[in-house]
Amino acid sequence: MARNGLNSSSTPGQEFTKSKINKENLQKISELLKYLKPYRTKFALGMVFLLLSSLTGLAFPALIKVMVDVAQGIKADYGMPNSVNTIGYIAFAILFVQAFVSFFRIRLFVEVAEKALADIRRDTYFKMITLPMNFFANRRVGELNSRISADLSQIQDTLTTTLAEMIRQIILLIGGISILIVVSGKLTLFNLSILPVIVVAGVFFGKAIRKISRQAQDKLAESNTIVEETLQGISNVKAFVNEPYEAKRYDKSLREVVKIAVRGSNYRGGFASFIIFCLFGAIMGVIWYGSILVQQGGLSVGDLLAYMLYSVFVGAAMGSFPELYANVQKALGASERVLEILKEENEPISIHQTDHKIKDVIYGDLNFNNVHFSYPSRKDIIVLDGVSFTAKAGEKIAVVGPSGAGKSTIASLILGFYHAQNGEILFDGKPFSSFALTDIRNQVAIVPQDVILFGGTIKENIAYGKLTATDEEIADAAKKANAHLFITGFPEGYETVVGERGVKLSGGQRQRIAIARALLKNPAILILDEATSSLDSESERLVQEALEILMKGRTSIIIAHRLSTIREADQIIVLDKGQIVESGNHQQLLQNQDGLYKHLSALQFEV
Ligand SMILES: Nc1ncnc2c1ncn2[C@@H]1O[C@H](COP(=O)(O)OP(=O)(O)OP(=O)(O)O)[C@@H](O)[C@H]1O
Repeated sequence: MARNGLNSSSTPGQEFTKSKINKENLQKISELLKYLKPYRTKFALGMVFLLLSSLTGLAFPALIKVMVDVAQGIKADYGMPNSVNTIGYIAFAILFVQAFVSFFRIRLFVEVAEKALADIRRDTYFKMITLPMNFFANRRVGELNSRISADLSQIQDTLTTTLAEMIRQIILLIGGISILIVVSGKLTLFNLSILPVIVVAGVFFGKAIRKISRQAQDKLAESNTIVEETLQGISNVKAFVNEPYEAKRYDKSLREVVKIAVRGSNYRGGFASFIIFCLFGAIMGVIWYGSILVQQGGLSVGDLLAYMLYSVFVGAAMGSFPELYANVQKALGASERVLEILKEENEPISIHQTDHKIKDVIYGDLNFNNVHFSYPSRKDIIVLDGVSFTAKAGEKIAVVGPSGAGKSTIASLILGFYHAQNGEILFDGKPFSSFALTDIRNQVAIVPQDVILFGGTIKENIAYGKLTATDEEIADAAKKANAHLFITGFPEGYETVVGERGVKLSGGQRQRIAIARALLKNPAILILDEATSSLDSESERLVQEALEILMKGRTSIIIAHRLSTIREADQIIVLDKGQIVESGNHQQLLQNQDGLYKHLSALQFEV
């Protein structure tokens, strides 16, 4: 990164894949430039300041030349004053202007980039959370997270610093070379004759260094994966006392990183010594040849000094290009990945809360009509194979069956996380597609197996079911969910912070929070994904009581793992390998001696 620390991005150690700078890729990135549009006036002003600061920078060596010449009694040319003091004052005045415009240039660029990036971040985040479930099934959270953080920070760096730096250096390069030619054509010709050697060597070493550093990066990423995996599964590592195994694995991976990096250092070292030799050689050569020209009277001392300073400008500009170029390449790669997300097709969900008002009320009749379904990521495996059932408003339907039978998939289809390839799902006799997706999700609630609470207070977590709920409504829901007592048992009550950094709640407590959440939502259709891990009997009683209250007056689909809890269900559907193999109430199903239900009941000893 050319210059870090100007903005909020901080991505030390983050490595990026680069993209070639070509027309196609530049066109792609230009799609992101539309985010600069609202701030174009400030951006343009920043550009003007950038031009001014670069041009004023170019004026200094010229002033120094005149100053030195005048001091030696040589008459100033180009209408410049003949007094050292006046030239000094002018130099300071220009310096002041440069400092002034530099401040505004940086201030404006950072403001524009921060604002534009916040807009892109907002859009990317919103896009991400409205993408269909299938998108998430195929990607790791860490990868998506790094798009919002690292990729966008890379783009931000490019917009705030790299771009400006590039323009500045181009001005210094072109301006510098033009002035060099004017000051001394002979010296410039001499200088330019050694340039091709440096360029050829640069290309050769550059390629080799890039290749090796890419290998080192890959290896480093591999070793980072080991750290990530180990820390994520730290309880497994400890339980199996596999610390030495993990340490050895990491050590081996690190050794490889070092091996490659050391190999790379040969090229780096070689390149550095070559450049040092060429650079100082060139400077020496110029002073040598320049001194001869001064001796012969073809050049003044001021000219030689100015020439040296402009050479430094030009050299520095040239030297900065590879890094700037690499940064632009990284930003292109990052833009591509961000654009990929922005171009994905999202679900028809609005970002505005006001658009989420229920338009079509669902009363609770639910029909699965010959539903066939495979997950888009595994099209060859049929998960639901002609599932049909009817739940009348207010009925309790239990879905049972062995693991992997497709029970949770039924829940996902009701919520519209995925869509059936064949057959229909009907609400109140009307097809799924005739309802807005938000209407369906607003009127269906799920109490999942594993309840994840957000970092925040208990109150906020319950209110997730109805963002506008009053404190009374929240407490009322918590009471019905048998959660009020344990919540008020905490010193901070409803303001107790839970989630990653807060109080850890037990499985049963979390479930009761989820029930309170669902009660607030007041859905027509309720999906209960029963927890597989059994709660202790007191906790289970509290949860069960709360669930009974929650289910009252709603269509309930209970994905049951413990058959003891579904004896009262109006209908039990027995699912096996995506097909309904039996259905009926508890008593009816027990009659079928060879049936799967009877078999499952026998296995659980409870019935
Ligand atoms: N997102 C997904 N992508 C691809 N396949 C999936 C996905 N989710 C589930 N499956 C597969 O679909 C099948 C049915 O899964 P489902 O979760 O519906 O079963 P289940 O009956 O609820 O099982 P369990 O009782 O273990 O929760 C399984 O073979 C599973 O591997």
